[in-house]
Amino acid sequence: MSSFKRIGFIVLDSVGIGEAPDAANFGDTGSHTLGHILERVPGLKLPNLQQLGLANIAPLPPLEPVSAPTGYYGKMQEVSVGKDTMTGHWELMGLKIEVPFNTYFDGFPAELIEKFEAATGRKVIGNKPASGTEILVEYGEEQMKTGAWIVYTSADSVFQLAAHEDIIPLEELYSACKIARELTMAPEFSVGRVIARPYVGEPGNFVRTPNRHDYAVKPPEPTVMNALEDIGKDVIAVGKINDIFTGEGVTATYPTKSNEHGIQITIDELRKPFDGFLFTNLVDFDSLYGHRRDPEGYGRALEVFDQALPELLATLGEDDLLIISADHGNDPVHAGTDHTREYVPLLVYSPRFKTPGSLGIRQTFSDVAATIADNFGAKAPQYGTSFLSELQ
Ligand SMILES: O=P(O)(O)O[C@H]1O[C@H](CO)[C@@H](O)[C@H]1O
Ligand SMILES: [Mn+2]
Ligand SMILES: [Mn+2]
Repeated sequence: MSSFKRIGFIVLDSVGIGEAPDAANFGDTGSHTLGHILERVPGLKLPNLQQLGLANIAPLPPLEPVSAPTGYYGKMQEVSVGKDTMTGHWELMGLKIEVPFNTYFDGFPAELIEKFEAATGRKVIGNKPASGTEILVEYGEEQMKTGAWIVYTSADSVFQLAAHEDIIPLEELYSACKIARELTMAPEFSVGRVIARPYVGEPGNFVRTPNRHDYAVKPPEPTVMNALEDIGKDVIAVGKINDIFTGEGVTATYPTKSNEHGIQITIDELRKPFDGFLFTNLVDFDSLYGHRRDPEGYGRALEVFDQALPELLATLGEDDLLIISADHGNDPVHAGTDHTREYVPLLVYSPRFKTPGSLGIRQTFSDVAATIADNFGAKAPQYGTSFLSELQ
């Protein structure tokens, strides 16, 4: 198929479609984010995703496959060692991460915490793996009394810093995150992301605010986004994308406050002319519902996205291609509160398609990057197989 002028790519953060072949290595046997949500939330309706071919990818009862999907459909396996957001997105853009970041199931070492306390002038409380809402129940009141930092982590490689906005000003929180970022860049600590987690409210009633900010490390090598920038294409980032790639290869960025906001910006940007690649991450699926183990909320968020799809697809012309996928799973009925090692769905749509069908099981998320590079004549990533020639 001749190339497209624009490619839009939407990552539904954590919307996995069943255990990966190596799920057991990650403690994720039996995980199935989409399947379990559909099972747990009776009457959930996703007619537009279904029409694109969502239920043709894998059995998703009670959703039925459709006989003539309007999109190409398939699923992709992750080859990188990790099931976090950065690893997933980096692989989608053509990298293979073989040395995982460190994780801290017993909290961060005293040496690191002492350095952080000395550099910021505040003590640390918490310092263990936890859910971000539960850690506030446990330590929020103490923070309000003492002004200490709440530090917590998870099964991801994350140094998360929670601070009550009335106790520690946002600017101070952000400065402390930059200090933590510097300290955890050292190879002996090797933390993937530092995250500012501000919140407000009273004991028993704490709520996190949208002033979250992520401090990632730079991708270890150039991605297809750098390759696109090198040949003068637009690379428009929506939501967390700019943070995940530390701005590498991004030519414009639009941070978002919610899925609805991200969907709206994506629609607005697709309505304007641009030449290149639009890359959106919708994080609420993961942060508000997956980690909170809330299948109902997750299901409703999927319905909101599904309902927006017709308007989204209507922005596309004959020279546009839209890809929808995910970065890992986060099965809301699986044990614990962390991500799950799953296949991710692959849905590909253009008004140009005549008889779309299956793209099969893709061996790496990097097939997305390879397809994008192939389409724009940009430097191909080291990993990944383009499916451009399979589209007709
Ligand atoms: O439980 P909350 O604070 O939402 O944190 C979750 O969000 C982090 C980053 O996506 C994950 O590592 C997990 O810890
Ligand atoms: Mn993610
Ligand atoms: Mn997450």
